[in-house]
Amino acid sequence: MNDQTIRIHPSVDTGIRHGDPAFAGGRLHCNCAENPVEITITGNTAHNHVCGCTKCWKPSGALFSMVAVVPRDNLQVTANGDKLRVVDPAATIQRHACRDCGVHMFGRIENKDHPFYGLDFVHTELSDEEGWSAPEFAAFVSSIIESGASPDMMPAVRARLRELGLEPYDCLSPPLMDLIAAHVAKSRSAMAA
Ligand SMILES: N[C@@H](CCC(=O)N[C@@H](CSCO)C(=O)NCC(=O)O)C(=O)O
Ligand SMILES: [Zn+2]
Ligand SMILES: [Zn+2]
Repeated sequence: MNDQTIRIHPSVDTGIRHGDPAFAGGRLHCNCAENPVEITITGNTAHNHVCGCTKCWKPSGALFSMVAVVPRDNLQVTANGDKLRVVDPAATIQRHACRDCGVHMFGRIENKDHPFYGLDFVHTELSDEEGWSAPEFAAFVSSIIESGASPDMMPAVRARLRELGLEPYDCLSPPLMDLIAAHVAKSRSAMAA
C-alpha cells in the first residue's frame, strides 16, 4: 500500500486477515469514549463482505462498509441499548445506530417474507477480538458513485478489490443472488398451490 492506493476499508487495506473457524463470538462496541453501546454475539459471522451501498455504515475515509450476518437469536444488546435509534424505519434493513457517535451496531430485517429474515447485519471491525469471518467479496460496487465517487475511478476501484481477493459485484455475490431467487421462486409456487 502506498499514498496512491485506493482506500477500500481499514480492515482490508493492508490485506485480508483470515477468520478462525473455531471462533466462538465476542463483543462489538460503538465509538463513544463514555457509555459505549455494546452488543454480544454468540458464534461467528457469515457472508462477510465489503458493501458500497449508500446505507451501510462506513468508517470515515472508507469507500466501502464491511458487513456480515449473524442469526438474530445470536445477538444481544448488552450495554447502553437506550442509546440506539433506528436510522430509517422505512428501510428493509433497520439499522440500529448509536445516537451519540452514529455508529450502526446492527441491522435487522423485520419483514418475515424477506429472503434474509432471521439474519442481523453487523460490522465486526467494532470488536477488539480476532477470528471473525473474513470478507469474501465486494457488493454494490457501482453504488459508491451514488455517495460521490467519480465514475472515472471505478476501473481502479475494481482492480484494487481484485488485488485484495474481493471479487467486485454490482449487487450481491452469485450464491447470495441464487439464494434470493430460490426464495422468490418458492414463495411464488407456494402462493400458486
Ligand atoms: N444502490 C442502492 C443499493 C442499496 C441496496 O440495495 N443495498 C442492499 C445491501 S446492504 C448489505 O449488503 C440492501 O439489501 N439494502 C436494503 C436496505 O438497505 O435496507 C444504494 O446504494 O443505496
Ligand atoms: Zn456511540
Ligand atoms: Zn450495504
